[in-house]
Amino acid sequence: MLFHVEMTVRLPHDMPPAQAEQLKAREKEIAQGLQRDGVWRHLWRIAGRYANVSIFDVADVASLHDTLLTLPLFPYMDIQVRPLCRHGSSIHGDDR
Ligand SMILES: O=C(O)C[C@H]1C=CC(=O)O1
Repeated sequence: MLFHVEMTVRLPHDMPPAQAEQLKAREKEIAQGLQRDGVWRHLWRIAGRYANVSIFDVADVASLHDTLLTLPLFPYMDIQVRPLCRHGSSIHGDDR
């Protein structure tokens, strides 16, 4: 099942820079692992914002939630989720 996920990162202004860098490095590791596993299908930066638009491919809503919970930045993100299904006019036979 595909989901459009928009994440906006809001780190506290008083977070020590070293802690922020550690969180971001760990987040990158996990994000890249999920991409290699085919779960995090797309990851795009929203230009001019500390935010991304992503496509996740997971079994169901609970799996998406569990996956998002594993992200080190989860406590510092506003996350919007939109479930997706194929558009009737899409020329793609699969879920690309
Ligand atoms: O930078 C972000 O948008 C937040 C998050 C998503 C992937 C990653 O490495 O960090």
